[in-house]
Amino acid sequence: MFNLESPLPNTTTRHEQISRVVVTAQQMRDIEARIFAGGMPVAALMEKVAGLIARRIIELYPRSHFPCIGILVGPGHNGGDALVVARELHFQGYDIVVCCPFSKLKDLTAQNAQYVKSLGIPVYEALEPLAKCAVFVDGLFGFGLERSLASPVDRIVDQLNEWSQPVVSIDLPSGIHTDTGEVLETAVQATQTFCLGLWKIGLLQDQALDYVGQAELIDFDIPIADIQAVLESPKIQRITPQSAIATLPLKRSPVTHKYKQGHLLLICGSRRYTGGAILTGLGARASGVGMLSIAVPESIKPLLSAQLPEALIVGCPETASGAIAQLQLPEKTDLRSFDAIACGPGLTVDAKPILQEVMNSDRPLILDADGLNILAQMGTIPTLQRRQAPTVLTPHAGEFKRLFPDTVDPTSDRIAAVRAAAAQSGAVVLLKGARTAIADIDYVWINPESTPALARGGSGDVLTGLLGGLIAQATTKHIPLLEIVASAAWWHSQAGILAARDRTEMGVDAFTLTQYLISVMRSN
Ligand SMILES: NC(=O)C1=CN([C@@H]2O[C@H](COP(=O)(O)OP(=O)(O)OC[C@H]3O[C@@H](n4cnc5c(N)ncnc54)[C@H](O)[C@@H]3O)[C@@H](O)[C@H]2O)[C@@H](O)CC1
Ligand SMILES: Nc1ncnc2c1ncn2[C@@H]1O[C@H](COP(=O)(O)OP(=O)(O)O)[C@@H](O)[C@H]1O
Ligand SMILES: [K+]
Repeated sequence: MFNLESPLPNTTTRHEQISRVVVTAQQMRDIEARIFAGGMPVAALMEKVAGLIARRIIELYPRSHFPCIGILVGPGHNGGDALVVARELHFQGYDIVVCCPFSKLKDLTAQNAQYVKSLGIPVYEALEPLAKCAVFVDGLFGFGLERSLASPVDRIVDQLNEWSQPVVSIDLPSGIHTDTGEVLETAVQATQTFCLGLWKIGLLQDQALDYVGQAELIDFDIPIADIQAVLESPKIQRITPQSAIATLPLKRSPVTHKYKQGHLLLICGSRRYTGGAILTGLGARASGVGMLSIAVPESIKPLLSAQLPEALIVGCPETASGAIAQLQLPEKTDLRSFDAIACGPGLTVDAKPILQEVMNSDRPLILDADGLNILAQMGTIPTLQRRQAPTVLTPHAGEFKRLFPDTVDPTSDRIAAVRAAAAQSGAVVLLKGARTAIADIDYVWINPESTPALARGGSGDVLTGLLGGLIAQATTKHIPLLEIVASAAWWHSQAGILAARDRTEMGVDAFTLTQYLISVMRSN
């Protein structure tokens, strides 16, 4: 579809193409303007969109169990959509009650409001008369919201959030900023959000997720040409199973040998943090990497050997505090012997000289945890500028702020933050979170599906190992770095989802997570 400099095959189905696209409010406005300029009547599109929404509501909330539906109507076309939904559900036999706390409506919305009233559907300015409804539809604001909700709408939204009935938001939960996902003072806490036409970027920002509920895309057949005309080459994309699987699993030639399948060096662990090294090793194991070497302080070598019999465990001299003091690789081996190096989990900041050494190597380097903390101490940007080879940084928001104190705050706009960090540093930056975002200097990928089961000590270590193993293999197969990092993030979160399905969200400790990684590949 798009003219991406990417190894991904041209995606085939419309569904797959559409589900990768992510837009800002302005881009959506421009795309809609093209459709209307092409001759599509606005009212016809509203009918079509609302018909699709009504159909999904009937599937999810059958009249037998949900006889009465409350519809919240705003002044713009989001409200117009809601009124058409109200009318269609009325004709399907539901009891409909409308709340519209606005006196001035856009023309098409006003016209639909008039018709709804003429059908005898009650329309109130207050929310209280809707208290007995079994489900609500939130059509207050869509991507046209420009400022925080003022009285009385803010109070109506707060009241609605106190009630326990399910809420379906049309396009976005009203009160959420379309681009940053910020809650503008107050917002509807939806059970479902039906995003219309194309994914709005705000729905993929962590700060919106408590409000979005289950998100699904309602495809109303936006012509691909109109999307292409506005986005040209898309800078921001959603990771889909197809995009991830285009690079995974990494195919092997029948006549390959272990050194052709990538040799990863992990540098991790300390006497204080042994488990992190083991988890990183187990993550790397699942990647299928041909050779795995793990450098750890001498004193914890037996522990690693017991857990990872296939790995070459390199015991290194250690500081008094039990951190690696210096890398002591086996004879005839130096850092050029490896296809990739992953460094950081459990190191402690006492291992600073090690980081200096790996920064000077010409191998692709993945830094996580204390690797990032030491990099921040060394000065992120100037240190990375001296590097000859690619670097992948995998911070969570706290580490990100230490690394990039002068960029966009990741708590206000994660996607803008990760883009800025990649642009400044030249590194591939993977910002961890509920919706992990991965950027290089040109593109951003967002992982749209995960589970809070992963919010648990050690799950990031598993990702570092997995990522390291994949990058070591990708290097030998010439797969671009950004794609493989995005695929690793997808794989990791899918393992969490599978594990949580089997064992509940409480049952996914980091070791268990490593045991589910292979199941993801088997089931895709
Ligand atoms: N009618 C159609 O053909 C289509 C409609 N769609 C729907 O239309 C929506 C976008 O419509 P609009 O552009 O009318 O936007 P909204 O329905 O979000 O409403 C914006 C209107 O409210 C005003 N406003 C913004 N913030 C406000 C605030 N805090 N307090 C009070 N007023 C405020 C604006 O000045 C504008 O008039 C989409 O989200 C979607 O629901 C499209 O998705 C699909 C096509
Ligand atoms: N609420 C959440 N939903 C989904 N994934 C999450 C959530 N919280 C954390 N994660 C994921 O869990 C991992 C945590 O990594 P990290 O913060 O480095 O922890 P640790 O260093 O203890 O391993 C990351 O991959 C992150 O994306
Ligand atoms: K809405």
